[in-house]
Amino acid sequence: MSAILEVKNATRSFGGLVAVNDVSFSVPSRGVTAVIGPNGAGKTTLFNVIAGTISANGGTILLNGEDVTDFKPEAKAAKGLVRTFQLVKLFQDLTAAENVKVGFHLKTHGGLFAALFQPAWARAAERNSEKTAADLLDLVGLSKVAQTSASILPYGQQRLLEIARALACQPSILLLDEPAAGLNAEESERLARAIRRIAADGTAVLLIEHDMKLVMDIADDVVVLDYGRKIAHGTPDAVRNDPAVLAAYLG
Ligand SMILES: Nc1ncnc2c1ncn2[C@@H]1O[C@H](COP(=O)(O)OP(=O)(O)OP(=O)(O)O)[C@@H](O)[C@H]1O
Repeated sequence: MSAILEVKNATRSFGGLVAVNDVSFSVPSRGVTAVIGPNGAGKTTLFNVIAGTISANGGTILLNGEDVTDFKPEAKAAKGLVRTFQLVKLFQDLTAAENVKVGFHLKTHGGLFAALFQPAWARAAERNSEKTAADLLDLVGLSKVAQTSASILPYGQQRLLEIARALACQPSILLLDEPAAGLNAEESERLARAIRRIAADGTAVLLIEHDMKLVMDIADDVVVLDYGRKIAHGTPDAVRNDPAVLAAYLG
């Protein structure tokens, strides 16, 4: 299968500490890839390098074969690589549906102004975005709260909403930063279902996650980091039984 994302020899240091050390792997254009590793392994740094939030000291990031190593996050998003953050950043005063529509407008129709104030020229696009928003809310299981203000949604639903909004940007690869953090068991289940559906719909998903059960349930491929280096890459079963991985987690 062709790769949507190729990380080649990515390296990032902070002072004398090499947080990400010569890491290479490919993300297939379909399915769910997870990056795991003990605390301080370099997961967040690697994610930030991929998303463009911080620059790499070395290595190359290819998106659909194109070198995007030095692209800013917005430029990467325009090329189809979209991320969510560990902390939810929703428009609290807007409804769930409106939040998703903002994501849609940011990508396509006149930006935030059109999304919020809807001048006449934006109304045709509006009808499309209405349908898209409804579809995306359905995908993450939030149809029932479409007209509810984001600020009063439970935390778990806010996180799902953030994913729906990211999908409104029509990514070819979606980066999720610890999507299960702070979720209860039922919300995690719902999240797992949503991620599987997103992947089944043809969007590649790359996530970092501490919740091992979630990773083992939903990932097709797992990349394991330890002290900045990649120590394993394979199916959940292969990684689970890998001596180097067991040693890293026990040590
Ligand atoms: N801005 C920074 N300045 C200095 N050191 C940093 C910075 N960001 C990360 N580090 C260090 O780089 C290493 C990797 O950190 P990183 O946050 O990427 O790991 P992580 O695997 O995401 O950890 P966790 O699971 O605890 O979130 C750690 O030793 C961390 O202290």
